[in-house]
Amino acid sequence: MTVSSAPGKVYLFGEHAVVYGEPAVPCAIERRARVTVEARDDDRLRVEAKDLTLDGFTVEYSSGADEQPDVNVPTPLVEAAMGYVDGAIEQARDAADTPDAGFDMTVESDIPLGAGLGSSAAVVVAAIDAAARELDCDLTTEEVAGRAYRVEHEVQDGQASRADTFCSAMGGAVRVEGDDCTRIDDVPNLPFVVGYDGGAGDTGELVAGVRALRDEYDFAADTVEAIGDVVREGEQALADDDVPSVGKLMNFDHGLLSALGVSSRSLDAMVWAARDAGAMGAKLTGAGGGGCIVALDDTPATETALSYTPGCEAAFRAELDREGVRAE
Ligand SMILES: Nc1ncnc2c1ncn2[C@@H]1O[C@H](COP(=O)(O)OP(=O)(O)O)[C@@H](O)[C@H]1O
Ligand SMILES: C[C@@](O)(CCOP(=O)(O)O)CC(=O)O
Ligand SMILES: [Mg+2]
Repeated sequence: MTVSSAPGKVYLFGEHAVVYGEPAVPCAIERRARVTVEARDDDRLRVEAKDLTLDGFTVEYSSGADEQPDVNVPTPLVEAAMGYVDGAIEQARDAADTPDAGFDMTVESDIPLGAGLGSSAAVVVAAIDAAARELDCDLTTEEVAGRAYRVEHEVQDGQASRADTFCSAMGGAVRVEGDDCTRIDDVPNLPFVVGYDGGAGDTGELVAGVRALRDEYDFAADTVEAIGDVVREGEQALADDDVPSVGKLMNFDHGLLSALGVSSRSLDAMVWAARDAGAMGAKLTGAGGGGCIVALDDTPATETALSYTPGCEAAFRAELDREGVRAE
């Protein structure tokens, strides 16, 4: 039996624009997905995803060549989950050169699904690491990140950046621009507060929506480039330990993401509640459409204000997690 875990993340800035080659800075947070795998004697795959509940039922499925999941209600949620898990297993089989390896796998996660905290990347990264190690194949962290990116790229219909998967694999704050992925050392203390509306957005759909706007309007393409400018300015603020300026740039980034149509009423309500409470900055994180915002505040005011904000289901502090994927 082999167990690996990998962290979720918040975007300090740069989501969406990173898909088109602009830089982004995601930061791993201390919330993890844990994947347990055990090799089987046959080539079957049995997955228990403890957090994937549909109408109160836990989804449990086996996946083989032509097999559908063992649930009587096929849903896009189950199909997407199969895409991530099957993709991760495929990568581990390929890495270990054992195309017929079968597994029993259990997924447990503290990261809300589809909420912009990178649950998909954390699950894929942890699953590849655990399954490869179960097959006695030791991959470097960079190899795990690269293989996880291929899985996200496929599930998101060919539109994904390396940001989520690299951040989850490496941990800490990272910088991603196209294929160029690096860790940022010496980041100042970033007092993250997360607000969660209990909802989710469909990453593939939201990315496709931004692409369509960008293709239709030059000013939407300019907006994507402007996000890149905000990120470059933000990197300078980070290097200068100027956290108030980081906050101001997060606010600007949220406005640009909102112009691209990926915010929502509840995300905006949480962003304004955080700003009114005195947060240095607040923005949606990840694909948007619903899910989470991230704010910067070293006082308890933002967390308290969010907990009283209609539409905010949970508010919590998130610490930067300097550790990426790890064996448990
Ligand atoms: N605990 C889990 N078990 C199984 N699949 C999961 C789990 N967490 C996330 N996933 C997969 O990741 C998808 C969410 O990914 P995505 O839409 O990219 O949002 P995010 O990465 O922001 O959470 C889920 O719909 C599911 O397919
Ligand atoms: C919108 C995007 O930039 C980030 C998506 O993050 P998440 O899956 O919502 O956590 C897409 C990507 O980078 O692949
Ligand atoms: Mg994701």
